[in-house]
Amino acid sequence: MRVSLIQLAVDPAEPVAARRARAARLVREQRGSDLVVLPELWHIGAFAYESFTRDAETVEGPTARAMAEAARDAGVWLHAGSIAERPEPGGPVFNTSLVLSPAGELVRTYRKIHRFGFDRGEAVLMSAGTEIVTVDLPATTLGLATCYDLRFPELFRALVDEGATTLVVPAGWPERRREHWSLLARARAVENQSYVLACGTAGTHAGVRQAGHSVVVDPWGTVLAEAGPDEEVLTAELDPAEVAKVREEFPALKDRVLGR
Ligand SMILES: O=C(O)CCC(=O)C(=O)O
Repeated sequence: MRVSLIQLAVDPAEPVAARRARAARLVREQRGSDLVVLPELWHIGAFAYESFTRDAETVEGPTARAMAEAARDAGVWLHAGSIAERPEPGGPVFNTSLVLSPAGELVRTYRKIHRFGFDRGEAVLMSAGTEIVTVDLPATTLGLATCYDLRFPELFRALVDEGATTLVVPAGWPERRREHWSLLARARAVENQSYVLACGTAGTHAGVRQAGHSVVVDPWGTVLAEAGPDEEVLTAELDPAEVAKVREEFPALKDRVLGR
């Protein structure tokens, strides 16, 4: 199973429509991949707080439509990263991930549960999701999480309990905490004996330099592929059978005592 993570650069000088078109073009170029992943809030930038309400869209809006067409043209499953989603005019805004089928259908959405910013930014401007979301693909089951969610292992354990074998984490993670990003992505893979696809952004927006360093980790915790700091498409081959193999050979998940 081939996966492609598009570590898109978010540059405030590039208009949203231009970045949307560029992202769609990059998705189309991934024909031959089974699953393509984009980062968190790439249309506006995860720290562009003034855009959260101004540029929010519905899940039938221009970003979702462009991604649906790109997924269909490329014939790939597409985790289109997340968008600022406002379902009703004047209503709450969510940080919502979109998963599209190779036919271009919106199969599932996931609203980020843990909002980042403490008393600023997303934490006050957006509303929290409440639903644990998995998506069955032909070869694996995706467990969905977004950026700051990576710090909350109980979410990932709940996803595994729902059958997830590949944990997908779009992000807009800052360079300042890059070590946390790399460490936590591997930790989530090891403790959940699952693949982790962690796709961040590149560039600097709203004065926040992004970490890049998207990473694909296998269920043993081995890094299969890691990006540098700049825009790049990271490709890796996964063997979905590897998850069952690791869980059988080293059955730590079966030894859980708490929280079952
Ligand atoms: O947890 C962190 O250090 C970064 C989280 C973040 O940037 C986000 O969730 O948007």
